[in-house]
Amino acid sequence: MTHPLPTPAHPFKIGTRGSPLALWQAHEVRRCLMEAYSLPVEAFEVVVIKVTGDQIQDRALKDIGGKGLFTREIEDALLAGGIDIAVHSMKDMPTLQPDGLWLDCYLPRQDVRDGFVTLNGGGLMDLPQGAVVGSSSLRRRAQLAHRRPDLQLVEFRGNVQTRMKKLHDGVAAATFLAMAGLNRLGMAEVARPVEVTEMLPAVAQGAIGVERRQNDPRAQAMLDAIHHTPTGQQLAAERGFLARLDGSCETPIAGLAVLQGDQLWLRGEILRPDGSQVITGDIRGGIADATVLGQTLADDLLGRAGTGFFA
Ligand SMILES: NCc1[nH]cc(CCC(=O)O)c1CC(=O)O
Repeated sequence: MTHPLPTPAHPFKIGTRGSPLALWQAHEVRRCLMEAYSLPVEAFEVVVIKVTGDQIQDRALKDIGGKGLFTREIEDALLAGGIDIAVHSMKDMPTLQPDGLWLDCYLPRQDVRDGFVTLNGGGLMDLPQGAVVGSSSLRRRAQLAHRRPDLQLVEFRGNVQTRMKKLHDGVAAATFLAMAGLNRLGMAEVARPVEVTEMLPAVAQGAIGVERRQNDPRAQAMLDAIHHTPTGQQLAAERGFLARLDGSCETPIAGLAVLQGDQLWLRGEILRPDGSQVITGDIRGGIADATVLGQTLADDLLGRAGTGFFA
């Protein structure tokens, strides 16, 4: 590396939200960097940034500012130089980053599946008629309404611990949590993994991304050493798909890319929020065209949906 490595006197500052999951992810990035550059833990400082979204638990995400809500304040700290890099769950990231920031470093992706969480360990089809399920995810709500229109949905926010408490308090009989997050927290046993053929996950689910300033060559060199190229290729396709849809409609979206040699297979899905209609499509192509593949699939779904779908 041609740039001076961080030292305990001049530590590399890793910015993150303060939830247990976010902290785990920041520590994982730190571990990868320590290993890549044989650095001691003291050469890093994990900087916790309070974000507004974490303080608001009682309203749906889409009503309080959407995806950017959890990331904007961290990105402001990055732009201001208070931190050197920012660690994110890629699922929560908008497809466009603010001017001056770059998001092109991903750790190896983990379990992409959703987990179905009940206190008795049952599956979705075991829920009694009319049972209450907690979820604030537009996608999961729509997918659930499609499969089980009889169920009642209630908003459910907060971190894993908060949501488990709500189940114990009887607020709902079941909820969904991403297996990746549960695995990271050592809590996978509370959930039954839902296969992706039954419930297509959110774009970028299970992937951790690291953002940096565009004009910071040292951060770039540090992150180049830990970037996982196959995950980057999968996410290019999925985020290409999402970018095209985000710009043109506000509807529940799911998407998953899988690598097969130098080929990418991408499945995408858009739903009406009440689950009354689902449009699914697949596309296959070379990894060099990942972003275009995603855009092409999005255009295909949009064309098949027609204007009535979004009414
Ligand atoms: N929207 C919150 C969020 N963002 C990322 C994860 C899980 C970890 C991941 O997908 O990488 C979660 C919680 C959940 O959906 O259960």
